[in-house]
Amino acid sequence: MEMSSSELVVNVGEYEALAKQRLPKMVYDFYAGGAEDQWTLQHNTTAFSTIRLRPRVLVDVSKVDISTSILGFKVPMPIMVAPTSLHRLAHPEGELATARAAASMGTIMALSFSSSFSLEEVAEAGCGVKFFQLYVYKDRKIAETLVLRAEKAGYKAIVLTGDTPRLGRREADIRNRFTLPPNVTMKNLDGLLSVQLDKSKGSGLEAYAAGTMDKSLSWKDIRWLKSITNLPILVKGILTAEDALLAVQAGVAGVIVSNHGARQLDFVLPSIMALEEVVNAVQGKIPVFLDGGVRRGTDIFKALALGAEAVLIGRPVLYGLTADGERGVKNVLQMLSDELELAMSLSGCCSVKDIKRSHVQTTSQMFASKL
Ligand SMILES: Cc1cc2nc3c(=O)[nH]c(=O)nc-3n(C[C@H](O)[C@H](O)[C@H](O)COP(=O)(O)O)c2cc1C
Ligand SMILES: CCCCCCC(=O)C(=O)O
Repeated sequence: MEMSSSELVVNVGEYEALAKQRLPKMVYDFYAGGAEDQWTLQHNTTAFSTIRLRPRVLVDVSKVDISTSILGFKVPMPIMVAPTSLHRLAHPEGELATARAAASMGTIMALSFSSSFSLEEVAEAGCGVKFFQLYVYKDRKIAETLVLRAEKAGYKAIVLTGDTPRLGRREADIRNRFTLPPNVTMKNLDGLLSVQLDKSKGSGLEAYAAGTMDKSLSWKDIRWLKSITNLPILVKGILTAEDALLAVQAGVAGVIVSNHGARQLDFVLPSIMALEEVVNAVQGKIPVFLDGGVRRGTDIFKALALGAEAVLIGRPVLYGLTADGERGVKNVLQMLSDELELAMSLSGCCSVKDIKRSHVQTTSQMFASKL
């Protein structure tokens, strides 16, 4: 009997190599790439390795529970699926397979505005809790329509992406003249807006975003968003204490510390390096989540120790989906949760609440201790 690729991988990083072999170059580069010199892309992952663990020993860890609660929803792991566009580029079942995998693992999927199946199709695909990620286009009616549709289809929160008035300069997409194959589109926009990507001058997606996105979107528009929905709002793309405080003032339900997988502004802080500043600023008034570069259970442990309530996973989900469809995504979530459970056991933590700031040492602490 032939083995599935999920039986061959032992960590989530290994799915990337499989995905690279399988995907057309244009798609792999779109998924993997970051902005400009990709400094932040490189450091999003390596920054985790500058943080050291401070385990406690001789703690009874015969029962370790990694479950938690996200916006009041009980989930078996502090791990969610990040919103990423166009899953059909990875696999014919696209977001339907991702939704089924997240639901079967009992966790939350944030569906991208730019999904390749409609939000209603994805809602029906898996019974798990789902959030809807929102981009705001110049034509505000599009956002209003999609938010109402998301509410009706049972989505439980709106994730407003705040870091994308335009797309970052992703040089691989410019070189490859990124465009969509004929069988893939941004399905939510059917009947609302035509999605024609003009690749004549570089990345078709960048040109399309430049023509459609509302660059005037600002903090005052949280009031507008609240006027059209009662769903909790998470603001995604926070990297500073200043913006974290504005989010608290705007009355949102939480923030996601994120640099959009290093695809927007290069040379911003790796997400994990921005986390503590944001956590300290919000002073527990709203939950703080994190995405960017999370590839190991120990990365999740470090994020929780620095104050995140949960993390979101972007590219590894796309690579698992490419390699093995629903099973691949499920395996990504399974491996990360198994690794987290092991990291907790070996650090003397029986529940996510037991993970404390004192379980990690950052580079600034290392330098301070040498003064
Ligand atoms: C291919 C791709 C597409 C993405 N599409 C979206 C999107 O539609 N909306 C959004 O808010 N973020 C989007 N993101 C950013 C992710 O939500 C997330 O911030 C990032 O992938 C986390 O970093 P990681 O890939 O290192 O886990 C995308 C990221 C990638 C890699
Ligand atoms: C106007 C649609 C833009 C989709 C961009 C998807 C995305 O966020 C990404 O990082 O890529």
